[in-house]
Amino acid sequence: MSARILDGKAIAARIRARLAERVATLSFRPGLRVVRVGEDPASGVYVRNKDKAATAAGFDSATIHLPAETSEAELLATIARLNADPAVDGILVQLPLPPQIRTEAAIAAVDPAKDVDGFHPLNAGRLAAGQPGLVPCTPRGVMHILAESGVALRGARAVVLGRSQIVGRPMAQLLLGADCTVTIAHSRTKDLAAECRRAEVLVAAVGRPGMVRGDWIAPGAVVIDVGINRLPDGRLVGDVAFAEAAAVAGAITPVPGGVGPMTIACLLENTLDAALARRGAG
Ligand SMILES: NC(=O)C1=CN([C@@H]2O[C@H](COP(=O)(O)OP(=O)(O)OC[C@H]3O[C@@H](n4cnc5c(N)ncnc54)[C@H](OP(=O)(O)O)[C@@H]3O)[C@@H](O)[C@H]2O)C=CC1
Ligand SMILES: Nc1nc(=O)c2c([nH]1)NC[C@@H]1CN(c3ccc(C(=O)N[C@@H](CCC(=O)O)C(=O)O)cc3)C=[N+]21
Repeated sequence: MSARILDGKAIAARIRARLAERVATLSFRPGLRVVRVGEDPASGVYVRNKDKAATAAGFDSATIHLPAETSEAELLATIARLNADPAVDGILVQLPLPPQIRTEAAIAAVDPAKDVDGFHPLNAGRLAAGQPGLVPCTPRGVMHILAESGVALRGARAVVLGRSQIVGRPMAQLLLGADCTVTIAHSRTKDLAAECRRAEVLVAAVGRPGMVRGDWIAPGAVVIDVGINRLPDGRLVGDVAFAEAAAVAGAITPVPGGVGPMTIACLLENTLDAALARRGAG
């Protein structure tokens, strides 16, 4: 194994410590509300980690857990109440939602000023237009890792594997904004391995355990593994075959301990940003 391991867990801890210092100077506690509907098991870990991190950093954090059979109208009413609550700065509606609820309807119901996931079409549009707004946590976290690790982005060939609204697309926008030459690959891409081999920076966000093999990676490339996949034996693995990839790459993020903890740190960052924008430096 030759690649440098990019320690997202350590970077996230530093970001959270800095946030805690800033929050301690405020006359209010930034308020974060996570709305969870039903019992998606993958969401459990994330919601617990987030609550712990938010409280430790001095945020006023709470989870609103609604039953699995909650109707769309009931969820929208809950979101409307949080939109109207002046103590709430950030709202996150945990995905996936049960089938009776349209995800787009829930996302669009969140006040864009409190949309700490950055999923609202207004914030997605701002990002695409190069305007300031709330940026999705996972891609924001990836940009922090790249910056903290001294990865030169200007003019670099970046390949983003995956085009979801929550990871792939905003990731590509941020890399483009940092002057990368960006390729977005997806399930209809003709030759994924060949596209990936051209990447100096490769971001994998497909949700397929170990799909990216060692021979898909250019020697010395920076590999960011966004995938969080639970195997039947309980292990958590990324979208990249780690051992193979680490033998070729110049640097790589592990799973766990890579991008996941950064997502939570950036959720807190977004919540503080939203609070300061709404309330002033208070
Ligand atoms: N670290 C973190 O904090 C987070 C991690 N994740 C993880 O990241 C991964 C991706 O999440 P998300 O973006 O929400 O997933 P989605 O399922 O929404 O999107 C997956 C994307 O990958 C593409 N894809 C799927 N299979 C293939 C394939 N065989 N070949 C090429 N492309 C493929 C899809 O293509 P198409 O569009 O053509 O269907 C799609 O664009 C998951 O493992 C998820 O758990 C997600 C959020 C946060
Ligand atoms: N509205 C919404 N926003 C999200 O950002 C969102 C979501 N819904 N639904 C689910 C996905 C997934 N996700 C994770 C974030 C952090 C870890 C995380 O902390 N992972 C740690 C530890 C995980 C463990 O130990 O099990 C790690 O990778 O090291 C995992 C998963 C956010 N998501």
